[in-house]
Amino acid sequence: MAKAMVIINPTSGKEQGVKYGQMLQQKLASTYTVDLRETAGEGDATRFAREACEAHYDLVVLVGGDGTVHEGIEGLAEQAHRPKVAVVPLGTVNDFARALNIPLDAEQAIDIIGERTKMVDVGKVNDRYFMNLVAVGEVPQAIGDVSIEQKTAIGAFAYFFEGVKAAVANDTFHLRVTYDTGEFEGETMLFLIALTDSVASFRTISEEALVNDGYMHCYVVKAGSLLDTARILTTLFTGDFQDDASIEYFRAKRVQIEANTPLSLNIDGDMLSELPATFTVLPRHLELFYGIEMT
Ligand SMILES: Nc1ncnc2c1ncn2[C@@H]1O[C@H](COP(=O)(O)OP(=O)(O)OP(=O)(O)O)[C@@H](O)[C@H]1O
Repeated sequence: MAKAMVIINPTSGKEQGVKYGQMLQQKLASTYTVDLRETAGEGDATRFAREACEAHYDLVVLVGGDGTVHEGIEGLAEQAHRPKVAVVPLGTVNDFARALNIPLDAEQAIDIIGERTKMVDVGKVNDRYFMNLVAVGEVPQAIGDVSIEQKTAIGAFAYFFEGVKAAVANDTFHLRVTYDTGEFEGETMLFLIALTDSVASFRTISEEALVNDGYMHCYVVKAGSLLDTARILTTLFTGDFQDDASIEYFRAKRVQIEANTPLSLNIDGDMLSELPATFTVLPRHLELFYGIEMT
């Protein structure tokens, strides 16, 4: 019989993880031998997920908030055997589930396990993995201020707008970006790397290539930009970067950044300050159960 490991953070989601663990056990019992694991603190989800790879499990279900999901991904990425992955979001933010179109309702997220999967890209920055977005600059601190409603409405762009607003008040930095097909060097207010092509996701919402196109989608907001938020909004929605001198857009498989000052990196919501940083993509790296296509 196939083997599933259910990794639960019992403290997330108003401590309902254990209840969902029981639901999962019932649902999966006909197909899998289910191994329920509860985390007791930081690092446990990584360790359990790693163990699932080494013991050739067929499925890992991550039950918890973004922190738990992120720890789980750390354990799975770049292992020789990688089980399929399902996420049952129990956090307050659940960026991961939003970015990958996993139902935000825990019961619905459980329902879809066993249905469709898709291969998703995983990003890597130095020794760490990301699934969604990296923001570089003074701005990342401001990102915590983005409301959940904003995130639901406009996804990754919520970060961008908050970032742009915050950038107005902050110093710029000299950034040097080298990528596979070019380079950028100059005074910058904000640099964003998105694994998902948010622009395309507005234009061709059901296209599956969005999360597994093998590229990072990069946006440099240059210093001295006329920070007309409405204009930048329009630009981003239409994807017309070519016509906007204040935003440089490129896509790349490998990106390296350096700066002349210490900078913060916000990686999927966690802060890190480690430069130079090298970003790569692990294309179609994890097989994920996901929700209905948005149409
Ligand atoms: N039993 C535990 N008690 C306390 N902390 C734990 C326990 N198990 C895991 N953790 C830690 O809690 C961190 C945050 O958990 P997680 O993101 O799942 O939930 P959350 O804080 O409710 O989510 P969100 O931030 O989206 O609201 C994890 O990164 C993990 O290190």
